[in-house]
Amino acid sequence: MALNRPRVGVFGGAFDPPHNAHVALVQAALAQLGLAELRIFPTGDAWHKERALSAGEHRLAMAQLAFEGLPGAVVDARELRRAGPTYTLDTLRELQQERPEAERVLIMGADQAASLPRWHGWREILGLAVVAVAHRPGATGAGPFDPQALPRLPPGARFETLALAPMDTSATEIRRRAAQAQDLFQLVPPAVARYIDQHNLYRST
Ligand SMILES: Nc1ncnc2c1ncn2[C@@H]1O[C@H](COP(=O)(O)OP(=O)(O)OP(=O)(O)O)[C@@H](O)[C@H]1O
Ligand SMILES: O=C(O)c1ccc[n+]([C@@H]2O[C@H](COP(=O)([O-])O)[C@@H](O)[C@H]2O)c1
Repeated sequence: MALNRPRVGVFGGAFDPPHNAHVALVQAALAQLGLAELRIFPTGDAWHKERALSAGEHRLAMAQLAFEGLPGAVVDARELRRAGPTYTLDTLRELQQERPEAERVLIMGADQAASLPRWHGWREILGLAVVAVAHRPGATGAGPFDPQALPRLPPGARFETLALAPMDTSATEIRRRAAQAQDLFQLVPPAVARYIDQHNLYRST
């Protein structure tokens, strides 16, 4: 029965570095989506990003510092260990095999939701997970994300809205500030700011 299926949240990102909007998004998901657990996946080989990411060990360590204090949130390193380009479809298939009784809820900001048709196997992804979308300023113009605007949306695709106060924080801006030796404490959790400092990350953009 679909109604009683436990829900597992799936939230992936480069987390280069994880920042306060990511934490707010995870808190909102835990509060609103009725999840049994929320698994957080630092991306391995981000085939879709032009820029090379920082070393996986740093992004994993920062994700653990950012999220692991939140009850129900678990950082899962499998995408970092997997060879080849990171495809969310592979992760969802693995999770389905591991917990066939559960419903997967794929959580993302509106910028990623609008680019879903460029994801590997996106129509299959929509058969394996409900997609919960949080507003991200600037991502979809003035209005909220509208799934009906996606071309060739498969029948049966399910979307939910995740209420999140608008935050214009981005990892790009944080890397830029770090390169200029500016303070990061308003933008990332304190432990992440200390980690960036101790490991001399983002000294150049
Ligand atoms: N300010 C934000 N509001 C809502 N969602 C966000 C925000 N920042 C990031 N996200 C979401 O978090 C997920 C992971 O994002 P990611 O790690 O790439 O951070 P980013 O800030 O977008 O990074 P970059 O600036 O390097 O592209 C994506 O689903 C993205 O949409
Ligand atoms: O599977 C894909 O083809 C795919 C394409 C674009 C993004 N994603 C995933 O979406 C998540 C957020 O991506 P990003 O670029 O905002 O860090 C992250 O887990 C990526 O691996 C996945």
